[in-house]
Amino acid sequence: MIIPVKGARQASKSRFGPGDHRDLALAMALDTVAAALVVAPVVVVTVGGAEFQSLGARVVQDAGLGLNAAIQSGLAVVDGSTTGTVALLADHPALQPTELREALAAAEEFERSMVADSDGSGTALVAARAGVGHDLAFGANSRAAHRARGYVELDGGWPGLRRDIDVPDHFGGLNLGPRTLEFVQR
Ligand SMILES: Nc1nc2c(ncn2[C@@H]2O[C@H](COP(=O)(O)OP(=O)(O)OP(=O)(O)O)[C@@H](O)[C@H]2O)c(=O)[nH]1
Ligand SMILES: C=C(OP(=O)(O)O)C(=O)O
Repeated sequence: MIIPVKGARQASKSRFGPGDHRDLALAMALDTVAAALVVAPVVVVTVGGAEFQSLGARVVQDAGLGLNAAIQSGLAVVDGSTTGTVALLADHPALQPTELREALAAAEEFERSMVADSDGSGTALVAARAGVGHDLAFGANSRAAHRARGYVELDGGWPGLRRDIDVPDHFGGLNLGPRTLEFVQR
């Protein structure tokens, strides 16, 4: 599974308002990666990334060409010919291994599939079957863009998987990972 994480110098979370949100962005990414590692091997594409290596992820350096290019560079180091490939965004710190397992099992039915985010316009995860390539469109309105590119929507509940944290209000009612929870409780 490929998880792109903006490097510490780039991490913004600008929708949280003024201030430095880099530590929060890192806490959320570490929680997302830790939950994903329970289910499958993870390649993190970022700048630096020793923290992710310590968790057990493989790290690929981000060449600075944007989100979709970062995910592609992660896909380039995994063999997608015998097992399917998955890309998951890193701001999903309430992700539960059980829901990720369910989503990956559901994805096996389709050549390309996706999980929309809880706001309804974005994408939490895309998956492609073994031997099937991706046509990535993460960014504004990525849900519609991925659908147009043949990604079939998976319809499980999966609140932790779907919830990308863009603003502080998004933390409410979630079973957050420990690093993010510590942050929120400060
Ligand atoms: N490696 C890598 N990851 C990225 C890049 N852009 C976004 N991401 C990751 O993709 C996820 C979604 O990012 P966004 O919500 O678009 O950006 P953000 O900085 O987290 O938040 P905003 O400033 O509010 O847009 C986050 O986990 C980011 O770390 C990129 O260029 N490279
Ligand atoms: C980049 C995306 O996420 P966000 O909504 O967090 O910007 C996306 O959903 O494609």
